[in-house]
Amino acid sequence: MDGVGEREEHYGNAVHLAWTPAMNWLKTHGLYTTLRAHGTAVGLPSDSDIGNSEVGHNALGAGRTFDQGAKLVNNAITSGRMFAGDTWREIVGQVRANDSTLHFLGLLSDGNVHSHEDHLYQMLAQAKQDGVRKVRIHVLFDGRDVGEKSAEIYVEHLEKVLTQLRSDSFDVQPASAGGRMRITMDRYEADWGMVERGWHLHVLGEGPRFPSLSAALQEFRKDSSLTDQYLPEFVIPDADGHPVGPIHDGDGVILFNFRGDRAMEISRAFCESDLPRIGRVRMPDVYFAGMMEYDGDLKIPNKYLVSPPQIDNTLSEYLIERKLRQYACSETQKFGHVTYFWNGNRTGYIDEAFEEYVQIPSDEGISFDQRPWMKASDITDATIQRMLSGSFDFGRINYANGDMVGHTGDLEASVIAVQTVDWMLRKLIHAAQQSNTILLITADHGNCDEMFDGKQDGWEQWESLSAKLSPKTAHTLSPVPLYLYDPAGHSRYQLRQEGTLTLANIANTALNLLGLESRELYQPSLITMV
Ligand SMILES: O=C(O)[C@@H](CO)OP(=O)(O)O
Ligand SMILES: [Mn+2]
Ligand SMILES: [Mn+2]
Repeated sequence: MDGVGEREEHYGNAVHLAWTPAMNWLKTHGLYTTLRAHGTAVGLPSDSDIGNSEVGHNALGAGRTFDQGAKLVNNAITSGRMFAGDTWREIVGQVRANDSTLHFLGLLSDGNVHSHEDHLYQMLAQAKQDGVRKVRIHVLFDGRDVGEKSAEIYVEHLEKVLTQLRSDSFDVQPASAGGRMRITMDRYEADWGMVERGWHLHVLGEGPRFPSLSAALQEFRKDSSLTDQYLPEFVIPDADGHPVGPIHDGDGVILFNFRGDRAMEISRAFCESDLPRIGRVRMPDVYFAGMMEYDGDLKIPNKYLVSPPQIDNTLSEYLIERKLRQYACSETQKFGHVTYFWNGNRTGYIDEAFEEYVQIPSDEGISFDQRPWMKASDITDATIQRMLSGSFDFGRINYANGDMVGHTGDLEASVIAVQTVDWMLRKLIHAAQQSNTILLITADHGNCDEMFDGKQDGWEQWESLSAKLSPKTAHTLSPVPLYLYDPAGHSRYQLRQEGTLTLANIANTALNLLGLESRELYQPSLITMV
């Protein structure tokens, strides 16, 4: 149940406002607890960091937590390792030798899910110190991991840093920008058009013009329905009307997002000469580096600044060693979550002889508040068919609704999203009873459990007040529910109550439920046999 957190408070909580007979039934007819899904418990730098799909699914699939991108990049920068490394020195060396431009492209916020603005600022200062003369910045507005209309805050931070750094020998300026759900940050090949739009903007310098980031924001704010994730794309021209930062042969390009899912396609656009999915017009010969290696198997991209967490000994690999058959299913928007993230950020099958991955195509070109049911029914149908035929020993599926609809900030649609998921649970429970399948139901992090930013009076009348309430589009700090339902009864085991329970405790639980011993390597199982 992607993005379905467990939050006690009723305020703006779509999970409470929804009618959820299946979840209620599970609380009394199954075993129930809550798990931590944010902050240090899942490998993020601090407990003020919201959980996210990457860290959540990594923990589920690996049975333990790893220092994640956000933390690894922080460490690499503060220790000086990043700037002493080959990639940084090569890219800076190439830009200096060619007297060319160093470009930074990425999500400008402190959301710490895909990126952090501080990483950019530290790299800018270092580039200047290392003798780079010209830098251009290609900005993606966030509004999804941070306040939905908070771009001004980050633009102000950026402008302040640039003013401090700018000098006769250091020419640094923003060059292009747009909302993260409009350009560049598509994932799982759901909409290559986003990447193509981003390419035309960042690389070719083609698009609508605005004199500055703040001028554009000022104009966009006149339309109160526009939120940062969907802000239109634009380029910044010089005094003669030419774009200030198209990307040319010999330039350096650093994609400063550390998370892989939404970084993969644009990385491929810079690195793969043959990529029919988008029209690039021209492909400059640049030194391209990612903040991280986004896919270790496919080697995307070739050059990166920080090594990703080495997630090994995953649950999937272990089950395959034991010749157990696996099934993974979601719709496009979350397909990589149950495959790529689940398997330690590796794309593709581990051993196809033992695995079946099913991807249901997501709706395209709409905002999910318009279709809050998304593809849940198709996921359920595909899964139930396999439960009844007994085609797998261990399966994992992801319902995108609570998260993707939660991100739109629409409470009413989010209630429908939760009710949709609940209706699916009801069907799965019936199928479990028919097929003697054990269900473990949880979420990777919260989202739709908190739909308003800050407490606002009179919220109970949210239907009539919605214009006044400011929506919260980001994930939450809530724990997530864990329902364990075994149609054969629960008298053989109990839920462990002691210690901090996190998503990482699930892998061993699954092993135990499959009749296997716990693995020493993983966090303890949630159940003890009685
Ligand atoms: O949409 C995304 O990229 C993130 C939020 O930034 O959500 P999730 O972690 O649930 O995929
Ligand atoms: Mn998620
Ligand atoms: Mn999300």
